[in-house]
Amino acid sequence: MITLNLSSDFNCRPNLLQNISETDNSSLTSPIMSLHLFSLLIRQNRWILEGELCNLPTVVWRPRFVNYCAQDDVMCEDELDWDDDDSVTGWARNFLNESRLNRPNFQSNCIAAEISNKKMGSSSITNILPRMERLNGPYGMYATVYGVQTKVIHVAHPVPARAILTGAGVLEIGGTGGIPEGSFWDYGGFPCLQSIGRIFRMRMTDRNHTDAFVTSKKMSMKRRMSSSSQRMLTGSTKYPAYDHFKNFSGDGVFTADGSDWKAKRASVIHCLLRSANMDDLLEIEANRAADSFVSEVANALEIRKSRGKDEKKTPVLNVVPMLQRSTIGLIYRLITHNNVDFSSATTARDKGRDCAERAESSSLKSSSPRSSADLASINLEEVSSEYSSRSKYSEQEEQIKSLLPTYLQSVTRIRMIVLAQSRSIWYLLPRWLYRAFSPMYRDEERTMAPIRKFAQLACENALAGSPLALLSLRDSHSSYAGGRGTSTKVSKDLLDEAITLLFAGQDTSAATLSWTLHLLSLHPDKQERAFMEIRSVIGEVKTKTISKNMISRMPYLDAVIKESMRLYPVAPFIVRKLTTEITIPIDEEFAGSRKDAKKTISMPASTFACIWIYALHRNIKLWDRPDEFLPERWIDPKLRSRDLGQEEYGAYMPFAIGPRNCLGQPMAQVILRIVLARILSKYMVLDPRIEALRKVIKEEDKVGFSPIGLRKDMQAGFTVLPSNGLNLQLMERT
Ligand code: HEM
Repeated sequence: MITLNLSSDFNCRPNLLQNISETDNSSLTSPIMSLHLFSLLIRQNRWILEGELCNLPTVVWRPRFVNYCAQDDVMCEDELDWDDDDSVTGWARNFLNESRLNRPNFQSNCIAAEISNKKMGSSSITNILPRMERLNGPYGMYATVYGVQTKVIHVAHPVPARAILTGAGVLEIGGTGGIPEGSFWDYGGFPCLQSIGRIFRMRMTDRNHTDAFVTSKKMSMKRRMSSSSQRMLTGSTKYPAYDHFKNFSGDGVFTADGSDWKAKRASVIHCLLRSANMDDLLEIEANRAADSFVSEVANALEIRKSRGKDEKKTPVLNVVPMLQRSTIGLIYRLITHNNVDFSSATTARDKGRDCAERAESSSLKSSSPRSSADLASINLEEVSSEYSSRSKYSEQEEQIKSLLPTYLQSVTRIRMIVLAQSRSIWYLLPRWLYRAFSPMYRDEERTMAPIRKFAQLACENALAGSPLALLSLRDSHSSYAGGRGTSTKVSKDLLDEAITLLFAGQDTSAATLSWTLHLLSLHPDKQERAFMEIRSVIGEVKTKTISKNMISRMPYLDAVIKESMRLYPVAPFIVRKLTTEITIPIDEEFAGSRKDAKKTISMPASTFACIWIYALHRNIKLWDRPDEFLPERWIDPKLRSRDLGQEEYGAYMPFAIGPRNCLGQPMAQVILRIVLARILSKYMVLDPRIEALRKVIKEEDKVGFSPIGLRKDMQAGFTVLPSNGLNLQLMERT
């Protein structure tokens, strides 16, 4: 039996693990908290009776009340006034003084600063790595006990990660020896299953699988797995680990489960990725997104000029909202074929213009993706009815454009609310209690209103032949049930899918581009190399459209994006619930030379597994110089050979792996490369803090100076953006 010291943080199993716990300032006085405490105690004792949780060091991790509304709002600019030289110099002096405290270890100090616990929200993400290293369980895993029902395993190693995400090893049990046609693997796009099956001598029992698919009454028949082979093939499920997303993305493909998910995923892949001319559209729209970014910059400069700012100085601009506007335009047009330009520049120009005139010009002048690509698949009646209702369309376009700023603020915020919810006491309680009593729920509802409205307009505006219109015709997306926020025209399923796709396509791309620009601005030499490569492929013309063929000839640009996604995977962790017990061999290093050492480790069914993609990507055992931004590691054979992570399947997974990996990955790969190449060919991006530091820095400091200390903290949401935006100088290339 164990003793809990209630006056301190929860620590348990002192025989098993180092003294580790999360500390926070929340009190334990509320009745709900006491209940929780009680449940923890029961659970705690049960663990002892049951024995070790999968031989892992076990920690009781107290859920936090997270202040998700912290000042940490990405739409805000830093408080620093970049036009005021004194304030900038003051910041630089302060930064240096703080960093100098521990000289001569200036560099390591900077690294420590990056993973420090400065902000409560981001600490949960940035602090996980050192915690895992300290615990050093088998494969660097450790277990957590949340409450009566919940046990959690934290994973930052490819072996358990791929076992959990892909159900690898299944072939040995099923003995099918190949990928069954139409199975999960078909949809997951999961390669080399066989070799992985061979690598793990893994036992997966079918025990408890039904338990894992226990569903709500409403969906039970739909969700239940349709065949036993499918059950066997799934080592894990999102249900119910993603239930706190349900208010946001409903039953869209991201949150759906079982056969409902399977049907939806197949439909989305069919309508989105395999729709006619998607390849051409992607190229066109990625270039348009880059054009939109350029016009955002021009617009910001114009505004600055009109405010009488010093024209000689290169202005500092927060590029995050600009990238968000560019990427939402891209994904919106791709899924609706509705030709709306969301950049702030056009919105400003549009103001004051007559609505009818705007309707005329947008329909006639536009290089609508639909006109360039999809006309063949649309019948003439539809085309003429579309043109006769031109003014109606433009009204809706107007509506959606004016909703855009609120929509972007809301999606940025909902990321934080959803994460905060999963780390709060509400996560452990029934959903009805959360809905009835939580102020967080009311906030969530307020935040969701513009998101639902935006998605609904997208569904209504979707032109025939577009992915959303095609989806609306499919059985998988025709349910009108539970219609909060839905119109009579738009099914609940379609609305959920539109919310999912708009978010998944926009937020992740904008965040990845932001992190990449951030890293390049801190490493001008690497930026220059990327620029030279782009220039050599596209030639001198700066605004030239960039094609897929061109980016395939840019290996360094490819390496830059891979490296940026390694350091800042925008989904820093993902969660699954194990549907079966999974057993993997214990790594030799952990087992040591003890004769009685166990040879395997079992992760029991029903356990929640938190796969830390962020920590996997920076695991010192997998990556040489893991915290450094080294795009060269992906192309230089010498550097490559030092990274075990490049060989090991599951060590690098910015898009996740397995049947529930990112279905938009092929699109994202093209979007990121084209937009980035276009931006870098037009601008040199500089972090203004470097110049400010250069002015005050002393010679002796330069020796140990590392840009790592200037890296931005991560704003904690279920996806991560640079906190407080990203202020950069964009100097036009000559
Ligand atoms: C840089 C770009 C992107 C990154 C890094 C990314 C990353 C991811 C990750 C890690 C997951 C797994 C999430 C989880 O299991 O919790 C995921 C799922 C998903 N992504 Fe992406 N994504 C990106 C772009 C896109 C795009 C452009 C789309 C589509 C328009 C998209 C649609 C989806 C969908 C629908 C899922 C859920 C799939 C399922 O559960 O079956 N993503 N993405």
